[in-house]
Amino acid sequence: MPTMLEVAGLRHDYGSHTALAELDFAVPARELACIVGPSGCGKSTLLRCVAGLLSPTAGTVRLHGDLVSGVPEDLAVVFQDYSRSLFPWLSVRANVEFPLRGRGVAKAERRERAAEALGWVGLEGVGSKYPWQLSGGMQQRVSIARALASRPALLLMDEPFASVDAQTRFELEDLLRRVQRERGSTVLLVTHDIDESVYLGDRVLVLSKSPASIVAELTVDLPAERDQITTRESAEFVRLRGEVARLLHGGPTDEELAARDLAEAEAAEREAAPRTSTT
Ligand SMILES: Nc1ncnc2c1ncn2[C@@H]1O[C@H](COP(=O)(O)OP(=O)(O)OP(=O)(O)O)[C@@H](O)[C@H]1O
Repeated sequence: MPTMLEVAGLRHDYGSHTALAELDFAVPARELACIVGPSGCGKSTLLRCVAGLLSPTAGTVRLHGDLVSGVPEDLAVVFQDYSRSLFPWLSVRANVEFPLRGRGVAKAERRERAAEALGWVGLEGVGSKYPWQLSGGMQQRVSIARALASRPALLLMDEPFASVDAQTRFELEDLLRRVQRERGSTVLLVTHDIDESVYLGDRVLVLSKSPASIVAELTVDLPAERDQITTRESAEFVRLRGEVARLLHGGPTDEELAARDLAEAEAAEREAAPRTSTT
């Protein structure tokens, strides 16, 4: 797959405080990459640099090869706080159409694309309602539809499910994976939830404490079709969430545990071997 997002040597300083230190990573087209990191490590700073809202102190961000130096037209963002990102005085349909209107898309096409995007997230028939008439989970689905209606090259998601209850969160996670795969979208999603990063991601990028650097990039070798119960019970899921937790909280990594197991096995073997007499 061609590279959709390339971050090279990215550093961001707020005055004398370094928030991001030399970040390098790439996201191929059609991948759902999750970034997980401890609180305050620099996740929002990273997203703002990728979205062109903050200029890097050093390094570059490229979207499909083009240097990002302002907010790219073909980038959409979904934030945690849906109640502040949707306009309460506009209908659901008008909210979804809003960015398209700003880009000069003709009315008939706006209508068609909004209806299509609402269909992708299972909200056919609610276009004439207002956001405040919908549940929190449904409002966040409207935000996702609005982001997808503009057919972005890259969808950035900043803790998108952190403000909904656990049951709704599971539903939204499944919805995101389904829509991302059906639409072939490229997604970079930031979360502080280890389980969510493993459940959703094709890959998990683990950030260090502030100043943020990438401590590991883990490929999530789980089946593409995931299920909230069986996937979370699977041995690979449990192994990966343990690995991410150790990387975040400073315990031994899988490699260190394997080296420790090997050393213990070798010691046991030496112990069990028949001793040769030296006298
Ligand atoms: N505008 C700013 N001026 C100065 N320092 C800032 C500014 N914004 C963030 N910081 C600092 O930069 C570091 C990274 O902040 P950032 O908000 O990017 O982290 P985060 O991982 O998104 O945090 P959280 O987990 O709380 O969402 C923190 O130490 C923060 O205090």
